[in-house]
Amino acid sequence: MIKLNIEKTFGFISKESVDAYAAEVKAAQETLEQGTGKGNDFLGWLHLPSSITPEHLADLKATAQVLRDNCEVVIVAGIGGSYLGARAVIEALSNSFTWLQDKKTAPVMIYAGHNISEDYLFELTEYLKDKKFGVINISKSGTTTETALAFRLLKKQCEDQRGKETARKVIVAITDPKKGAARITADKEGYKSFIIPDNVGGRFSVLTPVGLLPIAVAGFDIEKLVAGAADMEKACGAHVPFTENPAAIYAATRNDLYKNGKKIEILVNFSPKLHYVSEWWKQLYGESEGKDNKGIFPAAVDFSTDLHSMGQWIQEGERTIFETVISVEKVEHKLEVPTDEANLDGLNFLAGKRVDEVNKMAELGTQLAHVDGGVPNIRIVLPELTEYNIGGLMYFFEKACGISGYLLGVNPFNQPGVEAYKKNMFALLNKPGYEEESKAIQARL
Ligand SMILES: O=P(O)(O)OC[C@H]1O[C@H](O)[C@H](O)[C@@H](O)[C@@H]1O
Repeated sequence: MIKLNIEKTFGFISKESVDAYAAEVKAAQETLEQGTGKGNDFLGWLHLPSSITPEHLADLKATAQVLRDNCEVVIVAGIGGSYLGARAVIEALSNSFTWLQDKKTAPVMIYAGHNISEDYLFELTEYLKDKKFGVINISKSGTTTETALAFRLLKKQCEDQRGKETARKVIVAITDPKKGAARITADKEGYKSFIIPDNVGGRFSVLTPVGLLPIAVAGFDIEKLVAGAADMEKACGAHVPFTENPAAIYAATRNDLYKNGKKIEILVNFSPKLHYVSEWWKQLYGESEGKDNKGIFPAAVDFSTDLHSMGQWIQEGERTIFETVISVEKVEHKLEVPTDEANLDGLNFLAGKRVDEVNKMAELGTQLAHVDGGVPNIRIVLPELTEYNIGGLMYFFEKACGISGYLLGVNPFNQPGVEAYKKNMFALLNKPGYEEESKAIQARL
């Protein structure tokens, strides 16, 4: 289970000012529970972990096994909430060099449909030429351009390379139960498909098949992931008192910091495996809170890497930031710094120490320096990178996000602003139905 520590925010805000949010947080929790707030048709994530059945997990695992048995490579085609959760979990739990290993225990996982780069797609199709590959096509709406475009290419290549029969077996769709191009194709082609519940928005969908299927294909234990989330669902429940409820405290703390001029939250890790957890978190908080001209800007850094690029700004730049550090207590492997007789690099003072001890001192030193430099610090401690802990962490962030959005006074469950670029892109590409917009946009160029 994660531990949350907000002590290093005191001095910028106070324990009293955070505790003063208790009543407001309680009201937000009740609004979520009773479904009486803004965006209440998107609350399916709230009790998702505790409602996932063993039958559903078995179905997912059986489908994952088909892909594992028949594919060297599996492409997860999706964008935003339709790929970030899966990627976050898979990369957090995978060996850093998994795709380079000769003896593979799972298909190589590759992501597509999250950009429109011709080079990326060309290079991907090149790489796949001699591979037995399968595709998980994920789109809630079923009509997202980036994903549909990549899937069109991948479907054709898969059918051409592996034949229609095999393609039917190794292409899986995760989409709306009724509407959208992905649903129509899946039904017509007879693909195995899973449903994204109507009431679960993309960025809250990691514990639906959207996340669970790719995670199972990659060889990770989705039961433990869900168990971790379910325990966190309890730990962050509406009945849990404010001072014992991590989601409540995190939501209150970040809102208090925001009220006190801290407009940017930087999610920090000291393990590159967590890079995509940050990417997932950025979408979760960015799309949920960035509206009505309000919202903390969610940013992320990987330390100690970015201490050598962004460290200066964080230490001495504009004092409008705070940091939330995800700290992993125990690493998986053991590696000691070797002794070197010549000691030309002067590192013999570290000889015999674990590399993680050096990393931990970098972490502690950074926390102290940044707090001294005027950067409030929230710390989230994960005992280890395991399915159980990652499941808990993700539910914790989701629950806190729902509460936090209501504290801010926005609808945390919509994303109307995302449509603006799409409308312009379709107008510029002369998409049928966009004739008026095309004319208007051409006149602006
Ligand atoms: O799953 P899809 O319908 O393809 O949507 C994928 C993503 O793109 C949209 O534009 C939204 O901004 C995201 O919230 C969503 O996760």
